[in-house]
This record gives sequence, C-alpha cells and structure tokens, in this order.
Amino acid sequence: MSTAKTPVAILLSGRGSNATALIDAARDPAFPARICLVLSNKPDAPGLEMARQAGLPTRAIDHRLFGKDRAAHEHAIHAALEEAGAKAVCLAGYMRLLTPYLTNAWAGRMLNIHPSILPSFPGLHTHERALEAGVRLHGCTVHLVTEGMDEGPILGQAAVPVLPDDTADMLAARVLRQEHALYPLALRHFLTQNPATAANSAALVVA
Ligand SMILES: Nc1nc2c(c(=O)[nH]1)N[C@@H](CN(C=O)c1ccc(C(=O)N[C@@H](CCC(=O)O)C(=O)O)cc1)CN2
Ligand SMILES: NCC(=O)N[C@@H]1O[C@H](COP(=O)([O-])[O-])[C@@H](O)[C@H]1O
Repeated sequence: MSTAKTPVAILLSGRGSNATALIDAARDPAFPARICLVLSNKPDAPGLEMARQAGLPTRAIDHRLFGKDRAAHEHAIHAALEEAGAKAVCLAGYMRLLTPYLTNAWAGRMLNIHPSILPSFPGLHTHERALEAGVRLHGCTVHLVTEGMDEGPILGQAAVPVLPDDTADMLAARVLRQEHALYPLALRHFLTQNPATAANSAALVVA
C-alpha cells in the first residue's frame, strides 16, 4: 500500500473550523491526505485567511461575479482544482448547491459534512428543525456529494444527545465538536479503503 498522501482540496464559504480540523489532521505524516488548496466562493471568508496563515495555497472565486451562471462559476472552480492537482475534494461549510457539472466531474471523490443525522433534516437550519421535531438524538454526517442535495452515500455519522434546555446555538456547538472529530476520521477511512468499497462500508460512529 503506497504511503503517498492524496492531494485534497477544501471548499468553504465561511468560518472554516471544519477546514481547520482537516488541516490539523493532515499535519500528521501518517494521515493519508495533504491539503493542496483551500478555495472559497466568498473572498472575505475567515476560513481563507486561516488557510493563508497556515501557509496553504488559497483561491477565492466569487460566485457573485458569475450572476446566475452557476455552471460558469463551477468551470472556474474545476479549473482551479485541476491546476492544484486535487484528487479529492472536501466541502467544509461550502454553501452553494452544486450543479451536475461539478458533481459528475468529481463523482465518488467529493465529500461533504452536514450538520444532521441524514437522511433527517437535509438542507439548511438543521438545528432549529431538530428542536422543533423533538428528536432526542441529533448529530452530523459525512457523505459523498451527488446531484441531489445531501442524498449521497453516507461515509460516517456522529450522534449527540439533545438536552431539555437546548437552544439551536447550544445544539450547534455540541454537534460542531463532533464534526471536527468525524470529518478527519471519515476522510482517513475513505482514502485508505479500496475506493470500490469505500461508499458501501459500515458508517463510522464516533460519539
Ligand atoms: N449538488 C449538491 N450540492 C451540494 C451538496 C450536495 O449534497 N449536493 N451539499 C451541500 C451542502 N449543503 C448542505 O450540506 C447545502 C449548501 C447550500 C444550500 C443552499 O440552499 N444554498 C443556496 C445559497 C445559500 C447561500 O449562499 O448562503 C444556493 O446555493 O442557492 C443547501 C445545502 C453543498 N452543495
Ligand atoms: N449545509 C451545509 C452546512 O450547513 N454545513 C455546516 O456549516 C458549518 C460550517 O462551519 P465551519 O465553516 O466552521 O466549518 C458546519 O456546521 C457544517 O456542518
């Protein structure tokens, strides 16, 4: 088994705490990935500045410059990923719905972290919806990205309890701590397994 690190690009839109968890994990010589690029659709994303401070290559490709032409924006992103030599992509708080152009180009090698136990609560505002639903367990999911929103094969999940006096912010903070543990584990598992079986393996439960 080659010990070469797989070049992985990270796409983010905001704070970048999941990107930080992946970047920190990749510092370990035994971790099977190296971060080859951190790219954002928001030039002022704090996560981009964090990556610059970490000495990593960064790109900002502002979706607003492409108006309603999502495909043109994604062509620019794809070119940047190819130029950086990425072999896999991790969406880490990337808040744009991707078209089939990019999801097909990166089919089976684009991962996303989502703040719910899928298939419950796909999309946005997951913590508020979990509280409204009265679920007792909540959490996060790492999945492969497909054309459908948050529908791709699950690679890993983590669960947390929902406590009686929880607010959405308290629940989000408890889930975020698990996200930072789950994403590096799920990426390591994905990269070190035989790609043919990776998506069909038992989900990693870390909490
Ligand atoms: N084709 C796919 N695209 C994306 C997926 C996916 O599974 N398939 N995962 C998402 C991440 N995500 C939830 O995990 C998500 C991100 C964004 C949105 C959304 O409605 N975005 C709006 C814009 C919101 C904004 O700019 O703040 C939009 O794109 O119009 C829903 C779910 C990443 N993409
Ligand atoms: N639908 C995608 C989505 O909601 N992603 C969520 O956005 C946050 C980004 O935080 P971060 O920028 O600190 O990693 C994370 O909680 C992630 O699960």
